[in-house]
Amino acid sequence: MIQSDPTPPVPPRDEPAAPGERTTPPADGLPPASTPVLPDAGGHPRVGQVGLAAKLRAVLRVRDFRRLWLSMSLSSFGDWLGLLAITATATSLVDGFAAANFALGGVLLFRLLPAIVLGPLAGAFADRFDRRKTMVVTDIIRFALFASIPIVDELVWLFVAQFLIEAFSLFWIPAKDAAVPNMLRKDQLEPANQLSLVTTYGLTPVLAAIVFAVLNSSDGWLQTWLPDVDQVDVALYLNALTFLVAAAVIWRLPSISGRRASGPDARPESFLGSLRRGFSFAGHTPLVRGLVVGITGAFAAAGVIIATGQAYANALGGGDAAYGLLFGAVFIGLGLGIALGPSVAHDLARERIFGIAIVGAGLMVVVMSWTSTLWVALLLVVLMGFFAGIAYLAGFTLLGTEVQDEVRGRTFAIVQSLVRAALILSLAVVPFGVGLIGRHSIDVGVGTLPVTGERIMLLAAGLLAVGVGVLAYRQMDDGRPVPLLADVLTALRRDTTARRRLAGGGVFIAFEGGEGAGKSTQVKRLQEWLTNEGLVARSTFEPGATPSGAGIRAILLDRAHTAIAPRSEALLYAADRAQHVHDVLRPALDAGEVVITDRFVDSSLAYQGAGRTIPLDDVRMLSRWATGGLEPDLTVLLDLPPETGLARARGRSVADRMESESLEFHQRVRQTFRALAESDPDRYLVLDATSSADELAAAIRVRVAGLLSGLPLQTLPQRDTEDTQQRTTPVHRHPHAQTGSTPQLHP
Ligand SMILES: Nc1ncnc2c1ncn2[C@@H]1O[C@H](COP(=O)(O)OP(=O)(O)O)[C@@H](O)[C@H]1O
Ligand SMILES: Cc1cn([C@H]2C[C@H](O)[C@@H](COP(=O)(O)OP(=O)(O)O)O2)c(=O)[nH]c1=O
Repeated sequence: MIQSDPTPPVPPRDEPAAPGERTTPPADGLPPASTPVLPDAGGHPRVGQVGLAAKLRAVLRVRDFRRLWLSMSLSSFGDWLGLLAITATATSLVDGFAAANFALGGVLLFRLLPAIVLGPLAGAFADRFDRRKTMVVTDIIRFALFASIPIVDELVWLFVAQFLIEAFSLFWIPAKDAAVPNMLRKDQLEPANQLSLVTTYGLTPVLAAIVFAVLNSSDGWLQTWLPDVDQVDVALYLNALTFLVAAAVIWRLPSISGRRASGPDARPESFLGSLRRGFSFAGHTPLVRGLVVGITGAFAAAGVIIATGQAYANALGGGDAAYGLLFGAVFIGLGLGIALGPSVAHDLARERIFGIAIVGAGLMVVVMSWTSTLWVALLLVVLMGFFAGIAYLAGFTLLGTEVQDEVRGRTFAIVQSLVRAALILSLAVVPFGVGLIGRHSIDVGVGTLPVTGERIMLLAAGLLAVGVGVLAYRQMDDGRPVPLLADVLTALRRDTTARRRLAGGGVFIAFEGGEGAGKSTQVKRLQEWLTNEGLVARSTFEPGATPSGAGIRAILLDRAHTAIAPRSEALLYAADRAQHVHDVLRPALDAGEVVITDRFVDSSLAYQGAGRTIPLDDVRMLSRWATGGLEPDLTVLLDLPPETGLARARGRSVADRMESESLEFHQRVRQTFRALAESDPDRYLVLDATSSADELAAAIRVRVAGLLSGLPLQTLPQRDTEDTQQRTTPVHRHPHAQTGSTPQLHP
């Protein structure tokens, strides 16, 4: 995590909600239900499925982000339409092929140039002034500038307007980029970025191209409707209008300003000072330094690929058609990487993915540079795009999640300046390189190897990407103890147990089920068996396993407390759990023990979620926060009709506050436990708890033996310690214990 030294911590992300609208980010994946989660009509559980679509829906349910995204999409559409129209205008304002090309190059150059000088200034601006006002003002100015182009109708003004538009965009972009992370939860930033990138580079350019084509079809509706108006002008006016609409939308989104809305900045820092501090932050924070190096290097390589594309397509013998195909393949790859990357990478650290993906993209380019078959080249280009998409998304998301609000605008701005500088530089230098090297071929015995300028340049670009990828990886990965290959493989296999083991951790088993299902009985038997088998095993329970938790338990189960509100009940269970994780579970797991708990998060989902009908989203979010994301490696669900369980429990003691709930309440609880288990069958062992205690214990032993086999857990040296009193011993390495391979278990 990045601490930008002199600045205070970031305030909570949640902005105040407008009445009647949901602005608090919902937990991803779960239904927005105020109803309990039960299997749907087809018997399929609706819980636990955290697909991309569900994540995107959850992100779009955040009202402010949704509005910002809509206005961004509109501006992006306008921008692409404007780019098409402006290039058309530029080429139509001059005569002759060379002049047209010059005009085109001029337009593009003028779009990239301002960033290099103005970018960092704009970032400091975004961090210093009210972001919402910055965005509204720049949108209105851009509206006026775009509208002025067809009115003035001069090539020189076109260039000047372009330059100015780009300059003002530079103030808008970091303000927007820096504002988005404040609207969403940290874990929602990745899907939000996926959405924005796909919209900006996938949907709106296509839409703009279609609209532009329709506007330009000479016998189209426009001709009959407005015979005197030039179509290109219409595109420019439309574009201008999108900025006006965006300004109006953003004006109504106070959460963009965040705490800056509270008036002029009280910080004594000068503008220059804040600029300097932005650079120093980027230069001295390893993670940001890694990101900056990686992104800049990758874009320099991208510039080389763009500059050599045409020549490379010719070398493949395909000409313009091949160029078109290669171009399309890049976008297909990028789209796939952005859409699928996160689900492929799963819980692999984004800091690691970033460097690895750049290296992957670089390797593809290296191979590509020596390919002479078109379809192989196409495949490699798709793969390159795929890796690049993953890297872009990871990098962008890390900038949002790991950089504090105070310096985020400047950091985004520095990156965008460097990216543009890198692009311009490689676009300018590469053609010379290609010309200097010329075209040769080397005889290598079995055949001739083409050594041409564009191939050498591509090779250099690939090597550059590999180099910056490695460099970025090294910068960002300091101190991670887990070996890379094992990290990647277990992440791809979704193997959480192996992942915890890699980090030197133990195994975590939870027992769940209704009242009187036999949890305590089975927890005790399992712990005794594991201890007899020579492992350090600890049993524990919720609620009330810690000293402060015992107080919470007393409040929760006392029948005299009839007026505990559902939300307060949920918070009390979460508070007990947070203490339990902190005092007992984490330390024991870190010490390599097998930890068995009687009840965990699922109990809250079932009792507070379905039982009390608090939205499951909320309960899950609360639990995730309380546990810091700790999940059992195995959950044993002892499933029993509530009538039976309650009767057993009554035989044991007087009914407590929860046990005294209605039968219907307990039936909802049971259904939810079952739905949770069905949604993730690999992680659950569901047993019919009407079986005898012996049968249940045997089934549990078989499953646990399979789970533990081969893991390096804490073991007892001999059977000297029949220590089944683990529940009360403090967590530390067992005095005689050693970490070794789990002995052969005898279930
Ligand atoms: N498989 C079983 N069949 C019948 N009774 C059982 C079984 N397992 C436990 N019991 C009894 O049921 C009661 C509740 O068991 P317990 O383990 O305390 O359940 P829980 O912890 O789930 O509330 C106890 O009296 C226990 O002896
Ligand atoms: C852990 C947990 C327990 N509970 C309830 C379930 C139980 O009725 C009660 C106490 O749990 P517990 O002591 O396990 O009771 P029993 O062993 O008799 O089942 O707390 C929740 O409602 N939410 C939770 O998150």
